[in-house]
Amino acid sequence: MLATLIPSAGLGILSFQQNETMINENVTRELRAMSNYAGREADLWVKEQILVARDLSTSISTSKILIEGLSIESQTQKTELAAQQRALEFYLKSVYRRLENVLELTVVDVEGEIIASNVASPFSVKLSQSWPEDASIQGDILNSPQWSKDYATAVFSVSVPILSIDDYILGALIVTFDMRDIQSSLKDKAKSPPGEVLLLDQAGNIMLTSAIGIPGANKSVSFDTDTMKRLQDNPGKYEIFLGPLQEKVVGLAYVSEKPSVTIIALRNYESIYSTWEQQRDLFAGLVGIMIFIVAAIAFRMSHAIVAPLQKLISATERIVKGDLNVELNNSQDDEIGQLTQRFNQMTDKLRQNQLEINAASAAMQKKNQLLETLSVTDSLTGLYNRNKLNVILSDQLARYGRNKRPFAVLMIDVDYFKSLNDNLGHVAGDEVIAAVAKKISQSIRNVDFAARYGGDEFIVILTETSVNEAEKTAERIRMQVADVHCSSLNKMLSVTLSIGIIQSEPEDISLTMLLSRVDSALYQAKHAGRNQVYCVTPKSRVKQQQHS
Ligand SMILES: Nc1nc2c(ncn2[C@@H]2O[C@H](COP(=O)(O)OP(=O)(O)OP(=O)(O)O)[C@@H](O)[C@H]2O)c(=O)[nH]1
Repeated sequence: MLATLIPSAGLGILSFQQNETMINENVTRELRAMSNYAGREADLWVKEQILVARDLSTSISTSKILIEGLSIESQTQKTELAAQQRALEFYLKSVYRRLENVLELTVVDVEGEIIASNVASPFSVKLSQSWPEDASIQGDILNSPQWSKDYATAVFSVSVPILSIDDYILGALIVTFDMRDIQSSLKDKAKSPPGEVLLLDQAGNIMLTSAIGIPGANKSVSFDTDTMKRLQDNPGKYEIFLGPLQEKVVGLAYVSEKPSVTIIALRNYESIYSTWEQQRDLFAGLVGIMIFIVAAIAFRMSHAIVAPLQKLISATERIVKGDLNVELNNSQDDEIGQLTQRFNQMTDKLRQNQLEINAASAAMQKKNQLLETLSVTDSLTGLYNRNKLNVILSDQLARYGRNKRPFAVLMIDVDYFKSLNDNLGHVAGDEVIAAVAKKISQSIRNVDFAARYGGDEFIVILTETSVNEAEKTAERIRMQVADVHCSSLNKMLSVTLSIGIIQSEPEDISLTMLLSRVDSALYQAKHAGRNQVYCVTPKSRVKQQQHS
């Protein structure tokens, strides 16, 4: 969805930007056309009014009353001056009545003093002191259009020099025009694009507008100074600002030198951009809805797929580490739910298998222990067998090599066992062998070892024991077997033992050597008459004890 949404949204935004640029360009073109048209019309009107003023000046210049009025100079002629002024005013009033858009006709002398006017208080038109020189160079003097509070309208004045017959400047005729005359010409009625035109004076007052109602009937409206300056500094450049009725407008300025006015063409912002903005907002809304849907789907997928998968992954990691006590909650019916269910079944099975393996392992361990015991044990006596004896003796020899603490070895043989076997039978013989083994086991320490060497022969290893100490143990064993109960015969048997004892010595470099020496000791005990202990003391000192 994102793959289609992102390019679509990008294209949409690009398209809206292009549309906005096109609208801006079209509006700018239309507003420029409107302002240029108004500028041309104002220029034409001004030129027409100058011609009118010149005509008036020409016709008035020929008037005898005017010439006489302007020619009165001396103090003595003051009385005559007043009469001439009245006559001149009367004359100007009669001319004024024939003109439609003229507000004032005022005659000033060469020093700018008002000589006569058609109105009692003429619109104050200030002429500079050097106006006669200016007039002789440039002819007519144009005053900048401005808003007149007195007339509640925009006014424009032209000062036309009045010349004597010999071309001396006698004074000037100042004609003040009502600019409302051009209001209807500010816009081309037939071809003008939508929008209005404002005519501003130098002070920023709105003098005229193409729209009825701006400004009010009896007052001007000041245009925002900052906005006006910005527009004047960038003539023909599109700006967005607050219009005269404080509404948002789009407009641009046309600055005219003659007459000195600023023309602003403007158009209501809403009328231009409302449709575009509605479409843009609709598009943004749709994109927003799409993003919300995508986000919702992503959230749902994350909730329904990613989160359960993460749980499965962490559960699997626990299993990998050996923890099988894993159970996942499952509330979904979809594929993820099925996967979770199978996962739980799998861990159940693993737990069962683990229990079975543990049980089998324990049984196996038990059997191994038994086998190990059997492998080192003599089945008749329960003592160590010959193989194990060899291992123990090798170990003891190695230990002796390291710590030099001697161990004692006893070789024990039942006297006349063959006769006992022959007379009482093998079963009784076995019982005697087992009984002797039991007595031996009971007579030695936990750290000592007893093994059946073969037939009726036994080997006892007394760790870290000297011959002297071993002799005591041997005697104790010999005494123990004096009376052996034979259960198969249900009677007591008197058994005697011959015992040979040696102590490990540095010369015992092998088992054979060691066993050979103890075997010799046993032989000595047998040879000496049996039922006795024969000790081989270290350094071949033989101590023999004989007991009856
Ligand atoms: N009942 C029984 N007899 C055995 C067993 N192993 C060996 N024998 C017998 O033990 C006897 C061993 O006799 P010897 O030690 O050689 O001779 P002896 O009669 O004891 O004479 P001395 O040792 O010189 O006193 C033999 O007759 C063997 O057949 C066994 O496991 N059970």
